[in-house]
Amino acid sequence: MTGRELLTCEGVDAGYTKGRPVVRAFDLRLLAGEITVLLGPNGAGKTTLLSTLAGLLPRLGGSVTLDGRPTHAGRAREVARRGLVLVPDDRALFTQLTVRDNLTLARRRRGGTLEQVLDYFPALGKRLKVAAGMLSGGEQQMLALGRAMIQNPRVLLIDELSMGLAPVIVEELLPIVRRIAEDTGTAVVLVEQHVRLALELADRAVVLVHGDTLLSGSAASLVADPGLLERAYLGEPVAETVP
Ligand SMILES: Nc1ncnc2c1ncn2[C@@H]1O[C@H](COP(=O)(O)OP(=O)(O)OP(=O)(O)O)[C@@H](O)[C@H]1O
Repeated sequence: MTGRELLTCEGVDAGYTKGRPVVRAFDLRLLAGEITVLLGPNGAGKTTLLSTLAGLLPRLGGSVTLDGRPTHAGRAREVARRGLVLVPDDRALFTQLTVRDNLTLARRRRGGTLEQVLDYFPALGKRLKVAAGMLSGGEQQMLALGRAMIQNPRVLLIDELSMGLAPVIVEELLPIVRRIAEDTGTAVVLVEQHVRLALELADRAVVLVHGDTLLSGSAASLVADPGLLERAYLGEPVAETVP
């Protein structure tokens, strides 16, 4: 289910103060069913960028098009209604509510079903009556992803899926993200610190350093030339676009 361009960013500036963008001139073209991993050192601007795309921060410049139609800056509800869903790094669960309630509250008209979510995350099936705050870190991340899934996203932005999780759990969760993208045609932007795992999973990669895109290209070319990624992380000059 790939092909259609679902998210286009052109010259996006993101940040907290007008005239002082933290991320500058960000470009992205994201196709249905495709996963782009957004890499970069701490403080590069990855969370700021995702929050801006989700409309939680006012965009400071540039344009964002969602499934062919422009989005208005800073309109989180409108963007969510049109199918762009953010899984934030703190997961933002209702910790006092049960797993079932977290999922059903997120569900919207023409959204997914509980059964569809449990098909991807069967472990949640045994925990439906448990308060979200009592789940393990891995289960909480499954719930956060499940809550995004039940909204039937066209574009899914996942910030630091692996935050606080053991690598073995991350290795379990990442292939599920791939399956979701392939089965449903959802386009995914994934911020991930486990660079190797993320590159193995993703189709494309973008490296942000101090708010500038230093490198973008196919994940396969970055896997094939690890030195390229290292030089970009260190802020050394590299060809900005690789095949
Ligand atoms: N609420 C805020 N107000 C002002 N500046 C902020 C705010 N949040 C983050 N910043 C600044 O924006 C820059 C980018 O931060 P951001 O959290 O987007 O980076 P990141 O790439 O997601 O980092 P990490 O990998 O550590 O999560 C940093 O210089 C940070 O200090």
